[in-house]
Amino acid sequence: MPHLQSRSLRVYVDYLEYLDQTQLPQAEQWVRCDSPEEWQHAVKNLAIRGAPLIGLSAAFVLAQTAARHPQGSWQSVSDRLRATRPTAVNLMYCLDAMEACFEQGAAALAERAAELFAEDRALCQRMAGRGADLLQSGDRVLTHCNTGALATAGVGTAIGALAVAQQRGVELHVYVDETRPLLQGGRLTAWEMADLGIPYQLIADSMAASLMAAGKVDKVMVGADRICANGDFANKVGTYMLAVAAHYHNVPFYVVAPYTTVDPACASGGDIPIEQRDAAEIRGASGAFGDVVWAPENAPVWNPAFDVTPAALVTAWVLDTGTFDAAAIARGEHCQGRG
Ligand SMILES: CSC[C@H]1O[C@H](OP(=O)(O)O)[C@H](O)[C@@H]1O
Repeated sequence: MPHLQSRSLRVYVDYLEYLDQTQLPQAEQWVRCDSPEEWQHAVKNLAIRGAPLIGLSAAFVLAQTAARHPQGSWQSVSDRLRATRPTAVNLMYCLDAMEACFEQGAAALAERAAELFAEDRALCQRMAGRGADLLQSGDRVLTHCNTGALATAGVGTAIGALAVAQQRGVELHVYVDETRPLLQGGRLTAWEMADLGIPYQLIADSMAASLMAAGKVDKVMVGADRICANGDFANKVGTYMLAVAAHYHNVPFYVVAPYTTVDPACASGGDIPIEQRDAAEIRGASGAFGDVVWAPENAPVWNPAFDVTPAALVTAWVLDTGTFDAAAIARGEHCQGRG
């Protein structure tokens, strides 16, 4: 029996099991992870994905590796984990927290990883409750990528807010962006919406602006991978396009994230490292989804995994620590608690 479990992670004393998110929704396949190398492979391929989950799983892998190699270089292991995906700052938050315990030994690392896991579960509940406070029956909410229980230790971030609203009896209709190229929305969010019993419709990313133009979207609610000191934030590519369309159509645009996604050291969006990914994901032969190739074999590709939305396009930032408007962001109130 795992001593800790979330929707996509099972934590045992000296190894992990993760729900391989590249196999969803067709198959629920749990995979054992015994080493930093196996974790890196899973994270690079988005078998393990979602800003909070990436950080939390890294913490457990570091703790378990330290216990196996008490004389090893724990710092070099942490450095390798840290370099795996550069944009989501939760990874850095968790590894910073773990490195601060190195001098206390491997047992303290295991305890710290468990604390981070429990913290995220509690943060999800708080931020989801704040997000649900912004929703009312009849709302048609558009969301992008996947920000549910699969991506966190708890109910999720933006989708967590939808789930809590549903629990409160708030009747929603959700438009789910399929989220090209890796289809986290079409594969994972659609699967979670069905699991939660929330009415939804799956759309191509290119359809979102027309839905807003037709007056069919009341709110946009998305997650984040890194929120800057000035409120700019990085999220799955396609988020910026949504924010521009929402601004043009006067649709409230909310970003929902834990305080562990805030990076006070990142002054503004231009400072966020944006992960560039393999061209095959755009051409079609992404590997994870079969070998359907629709582009010319050597078609030149640009494939940033994230884009940056300026603070000016955000209605409110919904964190576990509070719901912040632009004025509060300008005062840096969202950075409180993020040392
Ligand atoms: C609560 S997950 C936050 C964030 O992470 C996702 O990226 P990826 O699927 O590449 O891990 C997406 O940007 C979500 O909004």
